Amino acid sequence: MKTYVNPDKKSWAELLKRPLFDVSELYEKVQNILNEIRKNGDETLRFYTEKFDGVALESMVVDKAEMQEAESLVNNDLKEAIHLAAKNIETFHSAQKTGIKKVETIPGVTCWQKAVAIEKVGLYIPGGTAPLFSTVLMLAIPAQIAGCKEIVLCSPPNKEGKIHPAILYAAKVAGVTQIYKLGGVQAIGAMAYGTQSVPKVDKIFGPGNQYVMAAKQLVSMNDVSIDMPAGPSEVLVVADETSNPAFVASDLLSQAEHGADSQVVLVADSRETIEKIKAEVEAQVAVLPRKELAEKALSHSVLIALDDPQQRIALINEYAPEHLIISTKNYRDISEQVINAGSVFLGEFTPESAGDYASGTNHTLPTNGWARAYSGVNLDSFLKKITFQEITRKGLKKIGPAIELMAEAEQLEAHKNAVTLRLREIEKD
Ligand SMILES: NC(=O)c1ccc[n+]([C@@H]2O[C@H](COP(=O)([O-])OP(=O)(O)OC[C@H]3O[C@@H](n4cnc5c(N)ncnc54)[C@H](O)[C@@H]3O)[C@@H](O)[C@H]2O)c1
Ligand SMILES: N[C@H](CO)Cc1c[nH]c[nH+]1
Ligand SMILES: [Zn+2]
Repeated sequence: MKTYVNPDKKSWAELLKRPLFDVSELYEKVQNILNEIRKNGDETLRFYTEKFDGVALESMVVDKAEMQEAESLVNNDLKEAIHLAAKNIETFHSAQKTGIKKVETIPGVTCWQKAVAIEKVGLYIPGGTAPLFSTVLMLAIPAQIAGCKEIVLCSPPNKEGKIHPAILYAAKVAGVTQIYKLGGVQAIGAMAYGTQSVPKVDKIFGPGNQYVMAAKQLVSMNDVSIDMPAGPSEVLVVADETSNPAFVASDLLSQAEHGADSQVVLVADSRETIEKIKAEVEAQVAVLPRKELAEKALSHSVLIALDDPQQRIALINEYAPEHLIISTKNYRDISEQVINAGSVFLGEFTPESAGDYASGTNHTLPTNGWARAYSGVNLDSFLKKITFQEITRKGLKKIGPAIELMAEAEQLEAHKNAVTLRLREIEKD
């Protein structure tokens, strides 16, 4: 962790660079696997599942017996926690529903917009280093509220050919319709193209490692839509002399433990604040089970002290963090000036973990600065907005001449005719 005190604004972009990994061969490798899946379907899925996940699967479909077994393996306390989280996620996402509002733009011209669910969605749930069953809730619950008919889930199998029971239990709670034991490129390719066993979907959601992300980007060029460009987890915490150093350190580490490629940034009012928090980070990381991963993430993370409060806000907006925690006395004032962030956590009793699991907001968020242009997953991610319009004779009489003129100016005679023929008919009345 490097500390910088009042670094010049011109140097911020360099200091805040996200960790970069060599991906020169990644896309070619992933494209080759995708091509094979498109050509040979299930046979290729089986081959790569054996190669990368180390298991020869008889069937990649999770059946009823496996769902029942999973249910018996999840303890009651965890089930209750999953239900509490599910309820809050459902409450928050249901409130995002909007009704149909008919608008008469000019007398006789009525326009409206209707939200219609994407019929078939595919959810990828990472399973490599941690069984992220919370992500099942974050994706499947809004899909169900939206009314998606098919909610397909893929997650990598372990060496025994099983998916973690909590992932299966969360899938049941959240209304997933089909589950397949597929990880990485295999999962994304199967859902993008469809195979003998796996249905093709219209949109793929969910995080994953570099293979998953590359596969999502490649299939999104021609074959299927995707939620957003997403990458390794990140958090930016804003602290001052009133912040609790132990709380802030725990927040930084909660994202650092996700992976070596995670990035955590601390923006503080002074070097003294930074030193107190740094000491806490060092003490807390030493006893974490995922110490190694967290330490790797910390090695490319930065601690920045800025005297000027306006500069602190400018830095937040320049970095555009996936998660922003404002743990200062004036957190409300700062929050009003945030224009680039995925999800914001206010005050010292609002840890980022709350949004990861149970407060109700979605944890699938734009990383790598994409928060400048993208929202996190929400109800709208599972909907299309179809526009409708109905025009009366009186309405067409009003707007028809303008349409004719515009079509003529664009040299599109057939467009003009579609109006002219009708106006002639109206003139006969
Ligand atoms: N919910 C979130 O938003 C969230 C939370 C935490 C972590 N993440 C990210 O999710 C990712 C999880 O990664 P993970 O690896 O643990 O699980 P994963 O499920 O994303 O990837 C596992 C799969 O990777 C494939 N794979 C492994 N080695 C390969 C190789 N050499 N070539 C081709 N494919 C290979 C295998 O098919 C395997 O099934 C992390 O990168 C992390 O940053 C996201
Ligand atoms: N913080 C992650 C998104 O960046 C989501 C997550 C899942 N489980 C725990 N955390
Ligand atoms: Zn997390």
